[in-house]
Amino acid sequence: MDEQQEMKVKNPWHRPHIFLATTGIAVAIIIMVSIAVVQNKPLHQKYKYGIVLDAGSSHTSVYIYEWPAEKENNTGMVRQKHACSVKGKGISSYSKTPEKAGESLKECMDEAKKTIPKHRHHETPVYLGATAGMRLLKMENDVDSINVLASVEKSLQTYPFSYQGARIITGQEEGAFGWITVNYLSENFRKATGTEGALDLGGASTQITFVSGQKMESPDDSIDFRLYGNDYRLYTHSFLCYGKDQVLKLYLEQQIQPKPNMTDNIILEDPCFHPGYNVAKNFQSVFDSPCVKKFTNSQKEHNFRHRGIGNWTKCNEAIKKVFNTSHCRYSRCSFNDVFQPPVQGKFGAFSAYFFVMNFLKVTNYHSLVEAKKILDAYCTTPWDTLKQKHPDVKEKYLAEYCFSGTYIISLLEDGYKFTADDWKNTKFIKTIKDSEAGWTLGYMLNLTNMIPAEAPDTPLLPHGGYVSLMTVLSLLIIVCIILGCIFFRRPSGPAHKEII
Ligand SMILES: O=c1[nH]cnc2c1ncn2[C@@H]1O[C@H](COP(=O)(O)OP(=O)(O)O)[C@@H](O)[C@H]1O
Ligand SMILES: [Ca+2]
Repeated sequence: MDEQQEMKVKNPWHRPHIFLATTGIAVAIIIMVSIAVVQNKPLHQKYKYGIVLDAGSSHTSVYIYEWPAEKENNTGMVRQKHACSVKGKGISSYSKTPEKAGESLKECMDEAKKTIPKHRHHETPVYLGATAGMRLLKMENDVDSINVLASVEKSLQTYPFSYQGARIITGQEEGAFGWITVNYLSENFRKATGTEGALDLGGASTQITFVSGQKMESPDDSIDFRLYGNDYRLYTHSFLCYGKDQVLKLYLEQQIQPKPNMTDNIILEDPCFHPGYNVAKNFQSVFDSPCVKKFTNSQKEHNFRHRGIGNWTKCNEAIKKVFNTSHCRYSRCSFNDVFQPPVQGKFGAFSAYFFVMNFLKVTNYHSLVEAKKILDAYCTTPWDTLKQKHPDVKEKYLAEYCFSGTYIISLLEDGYKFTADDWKNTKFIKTIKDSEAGWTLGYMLNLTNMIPAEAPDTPLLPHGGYVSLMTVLSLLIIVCIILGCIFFRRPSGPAHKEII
C-alpha cells in the first residue's frame, strides 16, 4: 500500500456516508441553537402562580392565577386557576372581633397551599385588597379598620407564600384594574377594535371606567396608561354608598320621615318589595352605616314594619331620588356633582350587575323597554309565589332583586346617562374565558409588572411549532449518529480490507 492510498483509507471524511451524517448533525445543532436563542425559552413550559384576596364588603374571595413562566409579558396569558369563597361575611364585619377576620381566611388559604405546587410556594406573591366595606369602616372607626387589616396580615404571613401586603385599595384603583382585567382577558389591548368600558357593582360601592377622548375636567377621575405600545386615557369614578346594599339603605332612609318621637308602629309601604312581603325590621340593623345619617341613636332603637306593595313604576320613581342631579359644577355630570364625559363604546358589566340581571334573565338581547317590562312583572309577583318558585334562592337576595334590578337600570339610564343604544352595547358578564371579571387580576398584573408599556417582540415560532421542530431535529441527530456508527463499524470496500 502506498502512502497516498493509506491516507485515503485512514481519513474517514473521505467516506460519503460519514460526511453526510456529520454534516446532518452539525446543521441540526446549528438550527437548534439558533432557534433556542431567538425563541429564548426552555423546551418545557413551567407555570408560575399568584394569589389575590378580594376582601369585599359582603364577602371575601381568594383567587389563584397561573401563567406560563416564559410568557408572562404576553397579553391574555394569565388565567384563573382556582377561586375559593371564604365562609361568612366580609372582613369589615369583624370590626369588634378582629382576630376572627384572619381566622376566616384559613380554609381558603389551606386550599391554595394544596392547589399550587410546593416548589412554587415561596415565589408565589399574595396580595389582599379590601374595597368599600373597609373604606366605610375606616371612615367610621380608623382603629377598627387598622386592627382588621393587621389580623388578616398576621394570618397571611403564616403561609409559605411571598406575602406582599394587605391594604384598602382606592375606588380609582378598583375601577381601573377592573377595566384592565376585562380588556386583558378579551385581548383587546392588541386589537384594532379598541377597548371596552367596565362597570362593577358591589355591595357598598360601584365603579364606571371607560376610555374617553373628551377633556377630563376633574383630574381625580382620570388615569393614563401606556400598555403594549398604546396610550389610554381612562375616565373612572367610584361611588361610595352606591353599591346595591348601601344604596338600599339610602333609598329606605328617604322613604321614612324621622319624627322626634318615633314609635315601633311605623309601617313602610314599599313599592320595590313584593306584595305580601311583610317583615319587622330594626332601625339600628338597617341604618347602621356611615352612608345613612338621618336618624339619631334614640330613633334607631325602634322597629318598623317593612311591607311590600310591588309597584315598579313607583319603585323606579323613588329610586331616581337617590341620584342628586340638581347641581353640576362641570360642563357635564353623572350625579352628585361628579364629572362624567359622555359614555362611549361597549361595556362589560360584572359582579352584582351580573348576579341580578342573570337571575332576572335580562340580557342585552332585550331592549331597554323589554328589560323594564321584565322587571315590572317581577316586582308585581306576590312574595309567596316567588318563594315557592325559588326555594333554593337566599330569601334576602330574592326579596331584593326587584329593588336591585330597578336600581341597575336607573343607575345606567338616570345616573350614567346611558341611551337605549348604550344599553345594547352593554353585556352582563361573570367570566371571560373562565376567568372571573373583577379588579383582582388587573391588580396583580400591575403589581407584578406583567403588562409591559411597549409591545414585546413576538417569538419566531409559536410554542407548539418550536417544540415540534426541536423534536424533529433531535430525532434527526439521533438517526445520523446511529447511521454513522453502523457505517463506521461495517467493513466496506477494498480499502478496508487492506487495513486489516
Ligand atoms: O348570588 C347573588 N345574588 C345577588 N347578589 C349577590 C350574589 N352573590 C353576591 N351578591 C352581591 O354582590 C355584591 C358584591 O359586593 P362586594 O362584596 O364585592 O362589595 P364591594 O365591592 O362594594 O366591596 C354584594 O351586594 C353581594 O350581596
Ligand atoms: Ca367587589
